[in-house]
Amino acid sequence: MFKASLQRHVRLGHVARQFSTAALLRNARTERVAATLRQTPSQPALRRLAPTSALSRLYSSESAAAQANRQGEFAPVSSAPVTRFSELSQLGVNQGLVDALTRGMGYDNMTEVQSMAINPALKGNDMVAQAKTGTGKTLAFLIPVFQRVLMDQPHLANRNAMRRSSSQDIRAIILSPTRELAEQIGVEARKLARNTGIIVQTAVGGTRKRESLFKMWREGCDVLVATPGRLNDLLTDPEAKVSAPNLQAFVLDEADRMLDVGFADEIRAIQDSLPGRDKVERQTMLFSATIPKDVVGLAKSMVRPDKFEFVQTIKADDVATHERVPQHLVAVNGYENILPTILQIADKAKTAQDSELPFKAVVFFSNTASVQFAHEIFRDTRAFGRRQGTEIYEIHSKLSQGQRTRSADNFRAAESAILFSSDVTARGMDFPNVTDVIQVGLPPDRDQYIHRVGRTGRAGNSGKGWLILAQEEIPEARNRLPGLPIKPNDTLEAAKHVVGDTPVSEDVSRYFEKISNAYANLPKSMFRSVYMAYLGQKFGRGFQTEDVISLLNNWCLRGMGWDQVPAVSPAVAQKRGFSRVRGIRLGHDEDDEPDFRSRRGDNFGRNDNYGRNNSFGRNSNFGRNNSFGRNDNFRRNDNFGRNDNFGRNNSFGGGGRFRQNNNSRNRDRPRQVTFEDKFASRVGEGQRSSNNSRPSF
Ligand SMILES: Nc1ncnc2c1ncn2[C@@H]1O[C@H](COP(=O)(O)OP(=O)(O)OP(=O)(O)O)[C@@H](O)[C@H]1O
Repeated sequence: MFKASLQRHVRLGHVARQFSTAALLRNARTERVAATLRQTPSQPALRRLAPTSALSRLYSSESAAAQANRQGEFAPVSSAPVTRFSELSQLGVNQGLVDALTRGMGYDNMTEVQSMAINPALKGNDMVAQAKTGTGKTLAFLIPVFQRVLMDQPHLANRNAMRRSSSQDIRAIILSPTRELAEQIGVEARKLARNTGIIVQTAVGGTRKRESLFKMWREGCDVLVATPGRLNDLLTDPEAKVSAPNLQAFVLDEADRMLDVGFADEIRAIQDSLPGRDKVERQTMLFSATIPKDVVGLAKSMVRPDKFEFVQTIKADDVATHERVPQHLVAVNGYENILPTILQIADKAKTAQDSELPFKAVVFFSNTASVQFAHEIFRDTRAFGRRQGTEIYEIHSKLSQGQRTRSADNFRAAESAILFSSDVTARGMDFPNVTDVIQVGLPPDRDQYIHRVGRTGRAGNSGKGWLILAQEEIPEARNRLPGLPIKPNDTLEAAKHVVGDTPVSEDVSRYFEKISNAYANLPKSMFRSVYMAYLGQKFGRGFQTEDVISLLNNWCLRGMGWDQVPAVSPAVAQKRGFSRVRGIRLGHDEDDEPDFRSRRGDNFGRNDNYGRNNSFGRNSNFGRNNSFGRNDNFRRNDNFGRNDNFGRNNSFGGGGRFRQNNNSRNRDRPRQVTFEDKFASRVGEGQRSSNNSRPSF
């Protein structure tokens, strides 16, 4: 019934918007706007045609997401109490904050999560909120936090507040898992604070502790945005003079990440340093795009059961990614095809006539060595740079914090660029106008895949997701990534080329040649690190050590032209259980690049500016025997050239029947009943159902 009425309203809306967009459609330059409108009912027209209740549903979740404009996802939800930032004044929100939002930041309509979260959070409720990536969760928690600070300290409403803030009386703490994200939230928070006397500080690892302390002592601190390690350090160091005896608000952004084992000890220690909730009533808010079931217990322990809201904009039958971000699975013949395939994606995007925005991509690898390697290879192709119109950057934990910040800032500011990244930017980072997210290899898990894809298609924009996998990795990907709209894409010839065969086109020949030449300029140790990093990854039922060794060995021998594969030390092999795995070479490699190593330090973990002056150790005689068509005898005469039928949509993985209706009884249940109703039974919707469903690739 509801579905039928929804379809009727969509049809009516379609008629209405045909009128309202007719003029736009005549104008080719406004095609982008028109395309958006074609997808999205015009609001006034729908208001006339649709009853309010239907409208509110129509605009929920992904239909709201489709309301693509630069203002956000921005569809008022009529059943929600506030939908525009200007209306916040009526709820008693400080006018300085409202002005900062509407005039300073230029926002008008709230996103769905903002509309649903801000009002209950203003009432002081604890909150767990889940909404898709890029839908404005940051402001959804910042606004209530700031209002709470102002209620508690009304004099801060005045921009020139006379009372000095103190680092020993912090009123709100916001925690983020990564330094870059903490800095980004800090920037957003300062914009919001601009008409008030609220002082926002950031405290992140990797920066000089003393410097940030001096700043905090000098300027004071009302709201602190921090990473857990640094915050814990500050709170437990008596010399730091940082404390929060009157803490009013505590926020965990990317809450599921913050609550997983990696941060558990630090979060516990931080909580121990904060005033007891029986002494100071503080509001706790947890936000994320993903809330897996296994963190529910922990999240529950952090909120007050009697004063708690669960806000959930991802419905039970929704997928957790945006519909406007098509996700392509590119199956490559072997690992040697990966970098040429990325070159082809970049090349195609740069020459595409119809693209609305210049190519701007984040390329994720699951290990740092691969990020460094790919970045170095791409640099060496000389296909990128200012002159070529597309810059390249790298970001990962082996860079100094200064270098990381520079990469992030440069990429943020760039019109067209590629950022080679480890998972340090997977969550929360809001780089504008990212057109493509390319994931190489098996993502660690489904949630990480979702967060990575979420770097594109933000704030109502469109984007593309790419997942590049070797054939052998696909069965495991199906296990890890159920219920996501990933579709096979076999349009990239570079993915299918078999090294040694005649390339199908000059372009393909060019991609492989560029990469092949670049291999020759890199020290072998860089590839050895990649090799070891791949061996250290998480395997699974569908992808085992033998598979990765075979792929790596082929890359090395066939793709790079090495005489033998990297050696694995017997001790390491034994420790990791590889000693008897076929294809492994036990032993030690000669230290063949003394210059390079001495300059870099032997872990080649370039956490410095290790003299990338092109002169390091490039012993040009390895690998580069000019053409990629070498070593015919390594041509895979085995069973893994099967690149033609990977697109067997829907017919595999038959185990899981689509059980998405498991939660349907929860969908229309009135909220605010018991703790369990509000939280445990709802959390994970939009994931739980689809977790059980078949993958689409
Ligand atoms: N109401 C709004 N109207 C227009 N743009 C908005 C609105 N709210 C937020 N934005 C913008 O949308 C972008 C995404 O916001 P934000 O980074 O808060 O998303 P998020 O939901 O926290 O994403 P993630 O899950 O990746 O952390 C930002 O550029 C932000 O400035």
